[in-house]
Amino acid sequence: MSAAAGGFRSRSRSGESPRLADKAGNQTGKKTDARGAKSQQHDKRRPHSYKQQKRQKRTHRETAGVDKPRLLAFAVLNRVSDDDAYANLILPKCLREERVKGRDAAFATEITYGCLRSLGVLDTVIDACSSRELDSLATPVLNALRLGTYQLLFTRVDDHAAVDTSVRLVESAEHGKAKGFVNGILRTVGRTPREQWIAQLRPESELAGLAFEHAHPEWIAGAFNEALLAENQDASLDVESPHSDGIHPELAAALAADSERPLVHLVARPGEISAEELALMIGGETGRYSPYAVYLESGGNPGALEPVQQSMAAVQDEGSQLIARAVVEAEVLGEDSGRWLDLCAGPGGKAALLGALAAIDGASVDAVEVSPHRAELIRSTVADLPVTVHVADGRSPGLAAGFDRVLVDAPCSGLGALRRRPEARWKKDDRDILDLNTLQVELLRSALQLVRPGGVVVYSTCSPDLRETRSIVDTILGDTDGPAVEELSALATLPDIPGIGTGNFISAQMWPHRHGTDAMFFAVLRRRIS
Ligand SMILES: C[S@@+](CC[C@H](N)C(=O)[O-])C[C@H]1O[C@@H](n2cnc3c(N)ncnc32)[C@H](O)[C@@H]1O
Repeated sequence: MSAAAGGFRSRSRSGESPRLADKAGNQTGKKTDARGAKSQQHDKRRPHSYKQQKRQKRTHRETAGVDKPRLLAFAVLNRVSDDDAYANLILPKCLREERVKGRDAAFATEITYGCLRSLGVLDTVIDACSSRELDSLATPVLNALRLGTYQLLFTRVDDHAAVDTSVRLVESAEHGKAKGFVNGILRTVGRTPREQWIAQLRPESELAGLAFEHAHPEWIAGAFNEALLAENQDASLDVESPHSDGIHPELAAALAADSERPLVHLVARPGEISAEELALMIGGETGRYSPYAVYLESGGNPGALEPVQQSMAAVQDEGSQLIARAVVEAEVLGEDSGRWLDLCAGPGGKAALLGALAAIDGASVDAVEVSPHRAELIRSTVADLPVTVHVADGRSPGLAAGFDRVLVDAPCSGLGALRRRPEARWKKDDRDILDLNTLQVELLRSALQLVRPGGVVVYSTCSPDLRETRSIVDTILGDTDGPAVEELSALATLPDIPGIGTGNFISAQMWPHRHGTDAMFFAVLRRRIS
């Protein structure tokens, strides 16, 4: 995938369209020749720190003739490429600092996030029009091309404005020599409508085609597909059918959901305020599944809401709320003595909800977090709640065993929350999942040592990838030398929620396209009383 250029690592197992590969192959000589000289020249000019860019842009603003929204979008794209910055953190900050509001802020957000989400498509189109390998282009040149291509193919911006401002952006970044190159490519891009580009460049295999169309690396589309197929929620679905092409009918919807802006979910902290009261106070709607959830349209700053300022509510995905609640709802054998544990607690969202529920039940929570910084975040979230924070490795936290309830919200790939960070899908690598698997198994084994016989352990991830969901649970269920464990139905811990736990598994997999939550997974295990 050409999104490898401009600071984005290549993540896709294959990713590239066969037709494109042919084209690239045919032109290899030309592209490779251009790369050597050109990339050296561009490398001297990078990287641009944001401050440098900002200063530079201020200097060039009058002559560059580019509006603030595009300048900000360009600066953010360059920082995401060069510094691995998170667009959803830096863009709002830039908008505030530059006092960009209203329609301008909305436009800057649309082109920045849209561009980052669609990177695979944009780069493939640019690559199809370019005589040079994208890897050989300086970051600002490539990002100006991406911004221009996004505007031409995905927005109603006038073609001339899209091309002209992109050329000026390149100039403002002191890459004036690339003006003609950028102008030429964007003119070529603009001559063909988006649907035609997609049809022309779509890889032939159904999976790669859907991945391309919905702007995901193919390996992520494959992971979603496998998770959907493995659930087999729909008994009428014949996934073995030769017509199914091995693709789950919901895959397109699952991928599309990653590019939709999620509603803000708030949790009304139990014991402080009800969801109904919170909804009335902030003009939101009570959630569909979690009894603590309130939905708010995106936009604005939920952190500034009075109930949030007063710690009566917090921003928390409804799926996360259901998982914290499941820890308390799962059936323990024998009396619950009120010793609860959150083994991977930072930054503390679930620990705070567990703490609020513990306060009602007269229980207490030990919250373990390996990172001191994240442990501090938990402390600030759980003030006034019966939660004790420990900076320790969950694999050997030094706590006395005998907990009634344990949550292992394991470090994971985060593939279930791609909609929250526009660039995230292009920055992940499926090899990272294999590295995490060992840690996930070790943390779950540790939890089973710490829970008392008859106590429950909830294992959760913000990912639907089977390697970090069912595979981990199945590994533990197959352990012969650890404590004996049984899996309980996750459905029993949930309110009425469709599309969960009626297929092959008794664990729960939530999906943005089905439930409006992040793609959170959880399984409930209970230590047997031998
Ligand atoms: C998915 S996050 C947990 C999110 C948290 N439950 C919440 O709702 O806010 C996983 C956390 O585990 C922490 N972690 C990673 N390795 C760990 C270990 N060996 N022991 C304890 N915590 C660990 C990470 O620093 C991260 O904060």
